[in-house]
Amino acid sequence: MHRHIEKLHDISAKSERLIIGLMSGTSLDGLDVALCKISGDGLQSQVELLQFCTVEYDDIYRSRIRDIFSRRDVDLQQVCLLNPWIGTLHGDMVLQCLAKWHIRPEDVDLVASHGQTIFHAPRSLHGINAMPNATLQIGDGDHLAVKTGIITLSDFRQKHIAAGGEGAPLAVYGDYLIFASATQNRVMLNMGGIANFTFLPASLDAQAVFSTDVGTGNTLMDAYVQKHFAPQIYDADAAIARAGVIHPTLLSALKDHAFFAQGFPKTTGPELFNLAYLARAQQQSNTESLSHEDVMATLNRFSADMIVDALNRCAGQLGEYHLYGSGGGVHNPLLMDNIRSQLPQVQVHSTNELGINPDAKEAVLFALLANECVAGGKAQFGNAREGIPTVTMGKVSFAD
Ligand SMILES: Nc1ncnc2c1ncn2[C@@H]1O[C@H](COP(=O)(O)OP(=O)(O)OP(=O)(O)O)[C@@H](O)[C@H]1O
Ligand SMILES: CC(=O)N[C@H]1[C@@H]2OC[C@@H](O2)[C@@H](O)[C@@H]1O[C@H](C)C(=O)O
Repeated sequence: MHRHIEKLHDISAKSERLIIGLMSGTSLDGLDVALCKISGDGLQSQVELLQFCTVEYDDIYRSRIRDIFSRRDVDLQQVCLLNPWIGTLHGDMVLQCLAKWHIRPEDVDLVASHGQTIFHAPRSLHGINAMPNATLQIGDGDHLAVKTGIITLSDFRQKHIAAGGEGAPLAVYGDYLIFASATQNRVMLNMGGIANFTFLPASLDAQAVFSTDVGTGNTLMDAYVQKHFAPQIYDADAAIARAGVIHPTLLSALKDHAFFAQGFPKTTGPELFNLAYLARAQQQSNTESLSHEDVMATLNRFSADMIVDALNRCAGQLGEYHLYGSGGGVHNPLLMDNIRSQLPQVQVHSTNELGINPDAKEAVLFALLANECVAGGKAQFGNAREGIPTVTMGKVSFAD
């Protein structure tokens, strides 16, 4: 047997594994690095988040990614160069965190790397019937593995597409494994650049688990702040939005898009929710001269309304539920108020109350996918029709 396969076999047989989950989301704020101790697999998985850190990206990273991010007219050489560059950089960032935590790379079993999404193109977005759903994450796993010396699993989304999904949301798998409760219907709402949620019925019935993207979380607000309030990159504590008032006509124009009429589940990205989307809505509603603060107040409400609308439209199948928030949006007090005030019947919590830092949740979920890939494979998830095929995700890269 090849020694690498032997090592993988040994990791698989361990009673607990140290797995680093990495998430670099659509906000381009930084690389989330979550060191997890995971035992068991499937619904018996137990996760302890031992350490968490967001390694902030510098302006060079941001501008290199922005040059190609969710854009159709890119320099292909730049894409080619960034693929290994990001892989190696993420590897460096992992090493940096491990040094800070006084943990040796050889003591870590696996790295689970999401990579950097540079384009997300479900068929509903690209509109070419003869072509499949597609998504592209770069930051190649081989480079991470060689840099860190740790076996790396990466590129999780392709298998999901190959099995009939849109490549997202993948959060549903880990959400089901660690947050499903026999005593409470739960909705896990993540508000990163894009907002999505997973419904976990107290029946624990995998067929009834449901997950979907709902629209913009922070991405439109972030883009607007970066354009008009640089060097700020987001509306810290909603200070800008709080200084403005919601403009109802602009709000209606923002909501007037075929994406929101589409059924669930669905996925989206900044390919749709970008400044051109806002410009169209401002033109339609004759609100181009609105103050920046009023635009921000309206965008904040837009995110909240579409989250609430999606939850309410799915409410028939949800019944009574508790909502657990995660992602950077939980730190935006106005966004949270705008959601809470429209869901008076729902108890709103943070995933902190379930033992997982809300900023770390997505990175932890990728560590769980890696755990399933190496040591699981028995859990049955929902059905492929709902975008939750039972498949093993992740590609293995050895360190040498
Ligand atoms: N104190 C704060 N006040 C307001 N907003 C905040 C605050 N802290 C974080 N955010 C928001 O959270 C965003 C980062 O969220 P997160 O890291 O969850 O996104 P992501 O993982 O990149 O996105 P996605 O999940 O869509 O891929 C920031 O860009 C900002 O908009
Ligand atoms: C293609 C892609 O990277 N999508 C992300 C993005 O960020 C949030 C939302 O859009 C979600 O669909 C997904 O990430 C999470 C981790 C997911 O797959 O569940």
